[in-house]
Amino acid sequence: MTVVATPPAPKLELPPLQLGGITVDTPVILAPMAGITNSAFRRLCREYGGGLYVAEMVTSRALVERTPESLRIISHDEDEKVRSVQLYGVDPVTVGAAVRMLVEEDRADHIDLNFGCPVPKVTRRGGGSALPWKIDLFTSIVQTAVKEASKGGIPLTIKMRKGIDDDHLTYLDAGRIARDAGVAAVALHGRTAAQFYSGQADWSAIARLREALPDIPVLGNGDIWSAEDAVRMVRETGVDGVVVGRGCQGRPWLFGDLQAAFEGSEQRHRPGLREVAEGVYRHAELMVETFGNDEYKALREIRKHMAWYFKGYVVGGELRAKLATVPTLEVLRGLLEELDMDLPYPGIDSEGPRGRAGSPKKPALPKDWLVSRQLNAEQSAEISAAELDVSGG
Ligand SMILES: Cc1cc2nc3c(=O)[nH]c(=O)nc-3n(C[C@H](O)[C@H](O)[C@H](O)COP(=O)(O)O)c2cc1C
Repeated sequence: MTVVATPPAPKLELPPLQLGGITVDTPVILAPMAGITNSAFRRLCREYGGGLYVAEMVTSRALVERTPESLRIISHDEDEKVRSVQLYGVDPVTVGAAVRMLVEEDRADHIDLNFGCPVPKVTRRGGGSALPWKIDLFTSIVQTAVKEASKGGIPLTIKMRKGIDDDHLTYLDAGRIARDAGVAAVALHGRTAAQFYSGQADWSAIARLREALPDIPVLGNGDIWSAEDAVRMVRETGVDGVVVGRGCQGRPWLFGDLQAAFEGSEQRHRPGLREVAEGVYRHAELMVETFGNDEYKALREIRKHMAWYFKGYVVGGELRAKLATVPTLEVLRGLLEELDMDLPYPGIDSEGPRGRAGSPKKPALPKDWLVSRQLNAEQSAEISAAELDVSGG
């Protein structure tokens, strides 16, 4: 991998992140991303740099029911020192049962709860980023989860958005409630549900949360595309660590840059096309392992990564289209060999925003959701259906 030095920057004095008994030396977290942060991708990321690597979210109901997919999601490689799992749930009893299962069966070392999902099929039923609006329900889920996790000495964290929209912000209340319930840290994505992935993450909200919760670690999330962005977020908001999502899609080496930047080094990865091609092939091979040698499924899953890996590189339209529909490892190898392997790092064209974007939309919510911060009887009945068949966001 080509590594170059950028102009010197002052060293960032950020201590290791302490989550209960877990010390994360480089206070960087791979954001949970459904369909992305499986064991193959986590391996690639951690080979480059230190941090905490969170699995894809799993619904607590699917986990309690032990569906094969939920058990795949929570499986970790043997050398993953901290097995980090993210749960999505809307019902304290089911979330509690899922945490209990993880603890009693020794399946996780860190558990995060997802209160940030903006996907309409989730918020329409009161889940994800719609949930912290209902104070009693939110409190009860977090308290139950912390209680169950603490029986195994497992740190529990939450990840949330700013709120439903600019008129219905929840992050300060939710942060305090979670702190009082005993969470090990809170992470804030600086967008509302209404923003989805549009516009810019509001780092000033992250700074406000940091100030409001001086007694626990606060983690900042949103629009970190480079190591320099991460350093800037720490400086501007005072957070104890950063959570990086889309910025590492197609760039697992970003974790190397992040570690270097946090240690005050100017080394950055600037891969030429050969190194990217080798990385893509390795990712595909690891995906085959992750999906139990189901090559068809693994290759179908790797296709979405192609545009991210080759962003900014000269590949050619026809080859790009073939890579995006690649059916087997053998075909992949042949397609990669067609690349001009001597092409160098293309610079800024390969950096910056990638992945989900979109435009703001009015969030889909259950009937009369915003009328009160307490659940009514109809909403209570509806919310228990909200856990079914959910993935990602
Ligand atoms: C493809 C994709 C899947 C996601 N899945 C999850 C998830 O399972 N759990 C979660 O809490 N957030 C999920 N998110 C949100 C990210 O964790 C993160 O909060 C968001 O992308 C903002 O950070 P970023 O600007 O660094 O990407 C997902 C985001 C993307 C793009």
